[in-house]
Amino acid sequence: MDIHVELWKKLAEHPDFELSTYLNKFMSLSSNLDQINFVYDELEKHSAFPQFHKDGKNDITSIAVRHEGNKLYKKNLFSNAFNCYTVSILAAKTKEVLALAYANRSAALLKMGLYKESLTDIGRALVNGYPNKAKLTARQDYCNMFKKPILPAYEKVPKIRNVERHPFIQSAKNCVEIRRNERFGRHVVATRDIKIGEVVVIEQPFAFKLLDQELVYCHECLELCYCNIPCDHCTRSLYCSTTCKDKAFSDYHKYECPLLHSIKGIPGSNESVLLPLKLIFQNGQKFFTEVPPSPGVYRSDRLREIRDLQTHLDTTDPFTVFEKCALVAGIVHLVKNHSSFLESAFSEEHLKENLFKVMLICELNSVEITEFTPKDNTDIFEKQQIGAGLYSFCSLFNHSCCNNVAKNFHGNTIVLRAVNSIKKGEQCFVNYSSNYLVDLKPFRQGYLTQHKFFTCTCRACEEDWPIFTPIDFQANIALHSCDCFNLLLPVVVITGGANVAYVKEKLKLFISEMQKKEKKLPPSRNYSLTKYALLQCYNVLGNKRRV
Ligand SMILES: C[S@@+](CC[C@H](N)C(=O)[O-])C[C@H]1O[C@@H](n2cnc3c(N)ncnc32)[C@H](O)[C@@H]1O
Repeated sequence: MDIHVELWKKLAEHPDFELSTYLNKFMSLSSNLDQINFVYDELEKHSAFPQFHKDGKNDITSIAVRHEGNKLYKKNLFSNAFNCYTVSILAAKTKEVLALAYANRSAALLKMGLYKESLTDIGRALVNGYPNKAKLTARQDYCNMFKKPILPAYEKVPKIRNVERHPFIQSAKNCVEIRRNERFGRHVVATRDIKIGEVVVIEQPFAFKLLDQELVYCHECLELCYCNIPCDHCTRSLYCSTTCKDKAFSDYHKYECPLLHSIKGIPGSNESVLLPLKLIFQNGQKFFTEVPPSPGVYRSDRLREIRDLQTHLDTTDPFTVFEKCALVAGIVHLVKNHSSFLESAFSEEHLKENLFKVMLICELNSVEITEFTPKDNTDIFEKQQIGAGLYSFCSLFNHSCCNNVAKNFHGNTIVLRAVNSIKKGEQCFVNYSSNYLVDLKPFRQGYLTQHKFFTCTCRACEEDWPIFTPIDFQANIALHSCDCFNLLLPVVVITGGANVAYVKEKLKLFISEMQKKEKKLPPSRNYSLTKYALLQCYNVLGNKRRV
């Protein structure tokens, strides 16, 4: 249950309790720190702090989950079995049980056609003393027969050539600039005409966090990896190598490791808590000291830009401020009592103030890191969130439901490309949540008002452009009724296999078709169809599961 709700429940047991009077008293406090301290004291007085749940390796859990995996394996559900075996690896306490979990995962990997990964796990099972060596040697021989070079799961990250680099904006091409006005705040504007398909930004995250339950990406470098190794202490973090595991531990994981198990029970904690906390743990003392004035350059690898990102604290309602303060107080209580972070030079007050600010920054600016993934074991692919990141320059792009720039991820690198022609002087817009092609206006507007605190006035909203669903799109293909049927054939391939080579070959054709169709706005059915297909193409080139 939410921390503030737990507290209100306890307060409401008193017959004289009146929520509005209580909130007025809370809002009359002069600073956010005073407000957090007030809620902290209240949580203490009413024993409403979130519970601490000790995490730890446990062989019984590991064995039970492995058995679950075995049942799925027998039903030929190999990727589901793979998930269970990975959880079993995370939970194993002794070498013997770990060896069994690795051995079983190697069998699932073999069935999934991931022979190289299977060999890696076989090696680990043997090193940890797997009893039936002959069985694993036979599996090894089989894998060696099929082993082939691993194809990357996504297209290489494109590059911005040095001559095209922006002189002042670290991650941008020299075709945009940052402007500011009353209506849009800071925003990004084209300084020359930009063509469809042109890369505008390539940016590394200042910080990112994978979703807690993510099993096939490295939690440190976000590379796709089907033979991850577990953290030595907790049951939540996986790494592609010991190098990544050790780096994560020394940089920040040593502080978050004992807390992850307890924090996962707090609603919405993945982005609202884990990303801000990692940002603070990772930057340590730097976070609490003042930064020198900017030398006029907009950097992606500097804390200053992150600290200057927008928040909407001034327009946030008292309920939400109280909710955030309760969350901060609850998390600080866990950090204080169960992590070594405050044992160094950091004061509790600093942590409270900064966690509050960073939570607000993340809420407004963090970007969902996505991959293109097969839906429910079919070969229809769809975009799915795998984590969240903070990208300081990308955060300056405003939203449109008919965005002219689209984002994609290659590992944790974000790539922004033009998906419409953009004229010199025009604003570049990304899409924060959903676009007019797939979501209805009330849904889009509801999300933006509630979470991003503005009303969208893009053309799609103002002119109420009709929604265009992938189902329509498939029906179109089935009927062979649209004039660009041949052009859309690649999309059949996209939905049935996400073929990188095919998409790359057809991309030019798509772009030229889009150029023709965008001249005829307001959009026709074929315009929407082509734009949808173009967005799907770029999805195919970004993060994608291999199986
Ligand atoms: C991630 S920030 C974008 C950068 C921001 N404009 C700034 O000044 O830092 C998101 C905020 O920008 C503003 N915003 C984004 N898109 C907008 C739009 N289409 N119209 C008006 N305001 C917008 C809203 O205030 C929103 O909460």
